[in-house]
Amino acid sequence: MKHVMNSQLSFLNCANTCMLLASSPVFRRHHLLIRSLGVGVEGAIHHHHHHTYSSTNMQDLNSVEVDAESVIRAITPAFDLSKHKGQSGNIAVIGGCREYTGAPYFAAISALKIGADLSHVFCTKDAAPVIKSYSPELIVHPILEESYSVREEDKKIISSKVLAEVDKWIERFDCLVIGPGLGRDPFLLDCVSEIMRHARQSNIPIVIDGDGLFLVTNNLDLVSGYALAVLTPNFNEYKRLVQKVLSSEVNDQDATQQLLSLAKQIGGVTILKKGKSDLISDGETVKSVSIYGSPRRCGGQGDILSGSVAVFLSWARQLTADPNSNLSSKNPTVLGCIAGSAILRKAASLAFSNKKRSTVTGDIIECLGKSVEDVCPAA
Ligand SMILES: NC(=O)C1=CN([C@@H]2O[C@H](COP(=O)(O)OP(=O)(O)OC[C@H]3O[C@@H](n4cnc5c(N)ncnc54)[C@H](O)[C@@H]3O)[C@@H](O)[C@H]2O)[C@@H](O)CC1
Ligand SMILES: Nc1ncnc2c1ncn2[C@@H]1O[C@H](COP(=O)(O)OP(=O)(O)OP(=O)(O)O)[C@@H](O)[C@H]1O
Ligand SMILES: [Mg+2]
Repeated sequence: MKHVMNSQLSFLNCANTCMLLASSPVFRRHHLLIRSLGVGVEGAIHHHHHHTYSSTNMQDLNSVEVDAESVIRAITPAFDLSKHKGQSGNIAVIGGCREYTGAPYFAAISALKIGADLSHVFCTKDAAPVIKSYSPELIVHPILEESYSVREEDKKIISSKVLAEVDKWIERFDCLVIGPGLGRDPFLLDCVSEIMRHARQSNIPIVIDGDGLFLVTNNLDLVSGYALAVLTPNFNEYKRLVQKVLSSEVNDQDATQQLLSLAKQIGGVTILKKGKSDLISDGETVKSVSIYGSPRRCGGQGDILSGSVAVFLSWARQLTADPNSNLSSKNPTVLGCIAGSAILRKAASLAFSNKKRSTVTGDIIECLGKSVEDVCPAA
């Protein structure tokens, strides 16, 4: 993606642009991309000036509703025949245990349906055949272990084996999603802590969700100071984070300020606080996504979100890593959260209009493609 951007960028700048190409879809898409990069993200961040402080305004004081659709158009890569498999994203979900097998599937399949080329799941031996049975699209590695299947004297050797297995793959991934359906087994979580340390050493972005947040809330050093860590807490998980980090209770009156302090206190991480509006902060600013989603609160929607954020974060990072790009000053983790939140909410809204009260996560996953297409049509 990067080299394509450079060559096309220089091509775009040359005076004698061949008009013949101007009609080509790739060129048109690229022209749109350049325009949206220029105006899109800057212009997309509208600042709300609150003149009257009613209770609701107080709640989102200083939070900035972003034009999420412009962000999506700016970071979604154009189709390009010169790309090979894997270049549009290679994601790995670390989760799935005896108790939960749905969550890792939801996160991993959502990454593919948003547009990643490859999606892996690292789970326990018990969970693997179950997740494999859901879909041949996913590459499922049965390598994690829970305490009940490991003898005390074997724990050391097993955990180093688990780590060696994951290390074989980890460098290939553009982003990890740690936590969907992970469960809370102490031995399993110790192995996952080591995996996180290795990922961090290799500068691989990590989206932490579900029981991954349970782990991180009790071991904040795993993420503090790591700018490529994204936490996606739901109502319960956010409450526990605030209690642990700020030694206080969730304050709805000033949600924006509290989120800013939480992200600052942990240090450098990006937090996506899920709720009626999704609030996003990297400790510098706070953005909000309030696109109407659905009133249905079925389990699994947060798993879709974590997989989607992973893909958009990887795409945004390809752009922000490019000094010529207008996005180089933007935090790719924040852009990824904005895009992931907006697409999930649009898909949930589409699914709810079809299925109403019976809407389940699978219905929302089936709407992901249309949600992306509505915002950013494939060339
Ligand atoms: N179909 C599936 O397989 C699904 C699996 N899921 C997985 O289920 C697991 C739990 O997710 P939930 O959204 O239910 O988790 P929550 O944290 O929302 O709640 C789980 C329950 O455990 C309690 N709890 C959680 N952390 C605690 C702590 N540190 N101390 C005391 N009590 C605590 C909560 O109060 C709640 O009663 C996650 O790994 C998640 O990914 C969910 O994503 C839903 C779908
Ligand atoms: N009260 C709400 N109103 C509108 N949308 C909401 C509301 N709460 C959450 N959402 C949306 O639903 C998405 C999932 O949030 P939720 O709190 O269900 O995550 P979760 O509990 O982690 O889900 P999961 O069951 O997958 O673990 C959020 O990204 C948000 O956009
Ligand atoms: Mg969750």
